[in-house]
Amino acid sequence: MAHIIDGKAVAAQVTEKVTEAADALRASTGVQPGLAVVIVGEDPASKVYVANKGRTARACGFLSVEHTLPEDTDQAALLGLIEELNTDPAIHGILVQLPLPAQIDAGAVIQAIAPEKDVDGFHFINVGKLSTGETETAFVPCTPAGSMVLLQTVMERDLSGRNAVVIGRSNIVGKPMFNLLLAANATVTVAHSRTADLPALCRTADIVVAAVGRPQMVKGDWIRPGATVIDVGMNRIPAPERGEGKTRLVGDVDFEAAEKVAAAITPVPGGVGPMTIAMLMANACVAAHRAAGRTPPRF
Ligand SMILES: NC(=O)C1=CN([C@@H]2O[C@H](COP(=O)(O)OP(=O)(O)OC[C@H]3O[C@@H](n4cnc5c(N)ncnc54)[C@H](OP(=O)(O)O)[C@@H]3O)[C@@H](O)[C@H]2O)C=CC1
Ligand SMILES: Nc1nc(=O)c2c([nH]1)NC[C@@H]1CN(c3ccc(C(=O)N[C@@H](CCC(=O)O)C(=O)O)cc3)C=[N+]21
Repeated sequence: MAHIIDGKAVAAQVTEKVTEAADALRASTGVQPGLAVVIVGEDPASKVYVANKGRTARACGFLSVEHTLPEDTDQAALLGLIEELNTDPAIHGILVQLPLPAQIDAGAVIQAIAPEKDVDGFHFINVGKLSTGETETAFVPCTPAGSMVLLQTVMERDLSGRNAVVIGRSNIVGKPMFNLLLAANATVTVAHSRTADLPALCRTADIVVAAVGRPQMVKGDWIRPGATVIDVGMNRIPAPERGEGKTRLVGDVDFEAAEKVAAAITPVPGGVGPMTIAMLMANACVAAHRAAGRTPPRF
């Protein structure tokens, strides 16, 4: 039976530290960290995440601003809002909820965010800093950053020489996760939809990070006994046992089976999801420190 990594508890520790740092910053400089979240359209799942982010930001003592734009918003209008937020001295972090509707060029929108306010860590400047090892000044994407913190709760800082397999190569999760594991001296393989014999590859891994977007795809017999499993997946599947039309949230890993084999595993919900929000708060707090000319704390 694996140790179940409690993402909610670790996230609460991070947000507590962020709250203290935000209080101290405000007391010494008058600067209150400000986070703006922009959402285009009415996707209900996105709205839940955005509401969670707003609630946590307020609990940390931040100014939290939400901009909900209509589904048919055009590129120019969104870029206009970003320009306003870029120059607004009360805002230190900007997050544009992805995915964006098809009429909008998401890449152009991300590159329009001022790198020093890019708390998602998606701007080329921050991507480049992470991949070249400038981690002191980079904003690291929140989901991989949170996944690393969870890994370190069970493997301490001893990832050195371990074999890690990251399933998924997105710019948001898979690639930054690769960079973070590599920087921690793991030997990292990134798998994707064209990978040959993924089950066999996974069995070589001391650490499996699943970021695929396919419910319960990673089976128990893909996991090497004693491995650590980080399940990034967030999939809503029908749950008729909970009543007609009900759904439940599952990861990319068959938790029931993997939990019998792994040494440690993150649950869904209650694993990587809460950590993503906590790391967003940490990044926004760091951005506010820099804007106020103060050395940011480490979270
Ligand atoms: N916890 C959190 O806070 C967050 C959770 N998520 C969740 O993480 C998951 C991944 O998100 P994201 O990275 O944005 O997703 P993407 O859809 O951008 O990327 C998915 C990746 O998985 C690969 N893939 C798809 N099918 C297979 C397969 N059968 N075998 C092997 N690899 C496969 C794709 O390969 P290819 O490149 O070849 O197409 C791609 O690289 C989703 O469930 C998402 O909801 C995402 C962000 C935050
Ligand atoms: N620019 C941008 N940045 C993101 O970081 C970003 C994004 N766009 N688009 C969508 C994905 C997804 N994401 C999640 C954050 C928190 C939970 C979360 O808190 N999950 C809870 C449960 C939520 C529930 O019950 O629905 C948990 O796992 O315990 C989930 C998913 C951030 N994303």
